[in-house]
Amino acid sequence: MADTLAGCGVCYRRQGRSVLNGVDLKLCQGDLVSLLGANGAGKTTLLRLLLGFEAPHGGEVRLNGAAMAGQNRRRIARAVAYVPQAHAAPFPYRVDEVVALGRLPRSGLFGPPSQHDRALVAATLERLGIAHLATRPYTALSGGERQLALIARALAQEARLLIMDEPLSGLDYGNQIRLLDQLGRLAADGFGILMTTHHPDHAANCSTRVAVLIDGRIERDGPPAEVVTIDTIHRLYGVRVPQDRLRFRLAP
Ligand SMILES: Nc1ncnc2c1ncn2[C@@H]1O[C@H](COP(=O)(O)OP(=O)(O)OP(=O)(O)O)[C@@H](O)[C@H]1O
Repeated sequence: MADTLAGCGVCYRRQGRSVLNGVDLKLCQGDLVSLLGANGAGKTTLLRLLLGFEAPHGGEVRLNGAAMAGQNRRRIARAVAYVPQAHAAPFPYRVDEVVALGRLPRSGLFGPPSQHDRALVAATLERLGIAHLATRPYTALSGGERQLALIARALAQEARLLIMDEPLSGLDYGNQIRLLDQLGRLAADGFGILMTTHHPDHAANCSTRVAVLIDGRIERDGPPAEVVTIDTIHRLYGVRVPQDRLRFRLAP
């Protein structure tokens, strides 16, 4: 059965202030959903609720049709993986060791990785084109390489739904494009990806859907060509961008 994750009327407050006010958002396998929202709109908060890291104050998060609240943490991790931004790790673990951490919800905390775990880690690094980095210290990688290693860790978890908080942040243009291509391939292979981004152009070019978070609600959710418009960008960021800049055309 295909995995699905859904926020249904999700509400969340911080210090008495409403951050999310009835968010409806669904992620299915094969989706590549870009979540747009201004700074402070509540994107990270929403991701944390969808991951079950915190409980909503109203509404609910449903995983495969059942309320996530009360579901076993390891069971959730087998369906949904979090890919954080690529920060430096405090210890210089090897890349294959970092990726092997993704096996914990499957194999448990105790004992070394099994032969199956090691084979899966190697295959995952191969799939993402970073097999040559396997024995390098994670701390010695570039930002783009680190982001790929963290995606590899999520894939090693064998979850089919991936939640990514600003995966393009801090990457140079080439790595942004490479990463977006990789995410597109993963979605085509049946992974469901929800990512936040501050780049409407990337959202427009690579996503199967774009969702727009404004005033604590998903104000638009649909195909990029319908959602990423001058009006949406004005609503989101308070700027009017000329039409010709919105088509994201590049000179040959
Ligand atoms: N630890 C915290 N304590 C108090 N308020 C917080 C905390 N984290 C976030 N907030 C507030 O909650 C609101 C939503 O924050 P959130 O980080 O979810 O927004 P965001 O859309 O991810 O922002 P950005 O694009 O700037 O990363 C903001 O007003 C923020 O100031």
